[in-house]
Amino acid sequence: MKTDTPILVWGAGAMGATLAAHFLRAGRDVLLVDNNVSHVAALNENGLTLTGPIVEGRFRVAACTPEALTGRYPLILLATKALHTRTACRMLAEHLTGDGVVVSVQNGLNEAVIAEEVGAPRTFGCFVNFGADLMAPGEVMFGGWGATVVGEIDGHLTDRARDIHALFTLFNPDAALTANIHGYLWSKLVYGSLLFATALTDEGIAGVLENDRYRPLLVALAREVCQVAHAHGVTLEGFDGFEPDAFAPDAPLGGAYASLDRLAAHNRRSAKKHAGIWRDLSVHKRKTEVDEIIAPIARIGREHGVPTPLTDALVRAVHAAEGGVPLGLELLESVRAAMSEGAVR
Ligand SMILES: NC(=O)C1=CN([C@@H]2O[C@H](COP(=O)(O)OP(=O)(O)OC[C@H]3O[C@@H](n4cnc5c(N)ncnc54)[C@H](OP(=O)(O)O)[C@@H]3O)[C@@H](O)[C@H]2O)C=CC1
Ligand SMILES: CC(C)(CO)C(=O)C(=O)O
Repeated sequence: MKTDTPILVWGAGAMGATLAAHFLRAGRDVLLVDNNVSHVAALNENGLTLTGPIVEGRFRVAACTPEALTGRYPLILLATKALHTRTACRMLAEHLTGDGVVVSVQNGLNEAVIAEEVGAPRTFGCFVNFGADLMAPGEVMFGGWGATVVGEIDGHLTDRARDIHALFTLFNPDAALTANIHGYLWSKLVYGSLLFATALTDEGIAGVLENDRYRPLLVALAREVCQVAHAHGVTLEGFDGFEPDAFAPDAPLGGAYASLDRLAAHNRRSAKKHAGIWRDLSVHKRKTEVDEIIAPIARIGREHGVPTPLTDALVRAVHAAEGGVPLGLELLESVRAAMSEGAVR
């Protein structure tokens, strides 16, 4: 892949726009595609404004809606929410070259859906843990760094993987290339289950991770998701304070709490204080990605005979919040109630 290969960013929200700004700054040719008409208009009229502690600036960008897009592109970064992955893939397929590739810059197991839509050879994996929020049309707050890892979904270290890795180092010089992208994506599911739990309250990510009353629940939830991952044959990977071994069923509780401390410290360093899920529930009052990110953990658990009572309770609580039940510790308490006596020692 040449360095003048144009990059199509499909979904120009928090993640897509943050990456686009860095690629533009590095001199790359980027086109943003988004179905939010007012956001597209603002991007074209005023440029992309990045705020926050890391980059303050305005970037001249070209943006369009999917309907206005013409042409075919060899590299598409897909950065919609997971609940829009399939729809977006059906829209972008006609714009992807035959030997092109879609890189999922998302949370969840989107690669399976993308592969169904555009074929496994045109699907590439990516794990992102930096924090950003779309604040207003044309304006994104880039709140904090986080691990960035890319890799082929079959684990091969191809020339294409090296090229995409080189591209991502333009955003984060510490971006890594892995032969185990599924390990990272599943580790984000474990951490993601904790993020969904924090989003049931208004306390912020770090506040909940540090809350002694809820730590036993968070550890039990993380252990549950880790068990599903192991049963599914996934080797989990550590990142940004998340240590998979600390959440093994018989690992000492102290190690799990130390990992929660590191995750909380990581989030305290970021200007993004709440998970994207919290913004969906509290700010946008819209459906979250729970059915695409958390519910599949329980389904895969059932396939392997691993019970997931806490994951199930988490899905129910998020559905309740989506249905209008106010956020608060009472909602998190409903998940805690699903813990069995002595679940975490
Ligand atoms: N924000 C963060 O800090 C992090 C997010 N993630 C993950 O990254 C992914 C993207 O999240 P984020 O950037 O926050 O989401 P945003 O909502 O900020 O951005 C997604 C954008 O995609 C647009 N969109 C939706 N459907 C389509 C479509 N079919 N075609 C084109 N554009 C579409 C949305 O428009 P509209 O709103 O009108 O639907 C929105 O502007 C998610 O999976 C998230 O979990 C991962 C790590 C951190
Ligand atoms: C909190 C964050 C940025 C991960 O650190 C995230 O993944 C989200 O908001 O969904």
